[in-house]
Amino acid sequence: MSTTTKPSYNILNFADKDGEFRRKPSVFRNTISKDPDAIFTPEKDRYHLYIAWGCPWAHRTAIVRALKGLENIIGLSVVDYIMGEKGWKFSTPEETPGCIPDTVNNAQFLSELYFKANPDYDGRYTVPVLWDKKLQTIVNNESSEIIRIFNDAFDDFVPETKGKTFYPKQLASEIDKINDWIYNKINNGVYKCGFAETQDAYMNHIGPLFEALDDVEAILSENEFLVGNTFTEADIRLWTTIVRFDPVYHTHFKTNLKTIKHDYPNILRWARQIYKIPKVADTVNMTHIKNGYYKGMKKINPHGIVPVYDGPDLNVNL
Ligand SMILES: N[C@@H](CCC(=O)N[C@@H](CS)C(=O)NCC(=O)O)C(=O)O
Repeated sequence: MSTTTKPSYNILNFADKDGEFRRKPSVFRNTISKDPDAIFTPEKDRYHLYIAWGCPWAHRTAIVRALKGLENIIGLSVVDYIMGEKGWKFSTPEETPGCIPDTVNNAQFLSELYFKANPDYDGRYTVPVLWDKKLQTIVNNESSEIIRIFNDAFDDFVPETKGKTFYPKQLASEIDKINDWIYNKINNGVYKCGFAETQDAYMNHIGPLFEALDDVEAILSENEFLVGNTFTEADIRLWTTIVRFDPVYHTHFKTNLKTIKHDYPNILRWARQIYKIPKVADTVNMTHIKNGYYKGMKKINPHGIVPVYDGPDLNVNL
């Protein structure tokens, strides 16, 4: 069935005809709530998260799952770091250390989940995916929404983290505001540079990217964290991009005007501080990150050679 179904687009192509990369909106956008008429309600062991360690969007969900102590509430599968012609594929940890096969759907490829959820699906087969084992469908495949779900939906099952929030009400509008420009210019900005297929498309986004990084540097020179001197989802969302910046984006995506290590001391301090938060370091798999980009994106790096540098050491005492 699903593994032989072909999408209407070339899976390994990212840019549009004009050379610009435009990310398609995620399709599955449900939430999980205690509302009496909600379809998806909070339950222990009902939901399963599919990620790639290399993916910055999926990485956000892995961090919030860990920080909210949801490891025994929501299961985890990790795809292989190489995304091939059939999309993300599952491997055993013996084949590729760090992978966790799909014991829920026994899928070989992530695409199978998308077709199970919707046989007519013709979008991209992206991670992360939050799967409902009960209704056999995808709840949500948008990282920014999955982290909001994890932030409070399962609080009744984990008393130790109940009420711990990365989206405090009093900071919500400020968080939304900063997320918006950081997403457009930095999180997605690196992809707009890296997936560009014309010089113009690349030039359109490289300036705004570094202006935004300069703005972040200025904020962090006066504040411990991005918003309200509190560790929030805005930090988590930016952090997964920063961790990849020097070892991957600077080289692979040609975002090489500056580096975090040499040009952004406050971003580096902040990145190290977050790395030190218990459980965060366990979510960083630099082998998957580097291989995923350098070996997985042959269009950009045809020989699949992986540069040696792992980025600045984040594991330092501050
Ligand atoms: N908007 C999505 C983006 C997720 C996304 O693009 N994931 C990439 C990996 S970094 C992916 O799975 N790409 C596969 C594809 O586009 O075919 C989110 O934030 O959850």
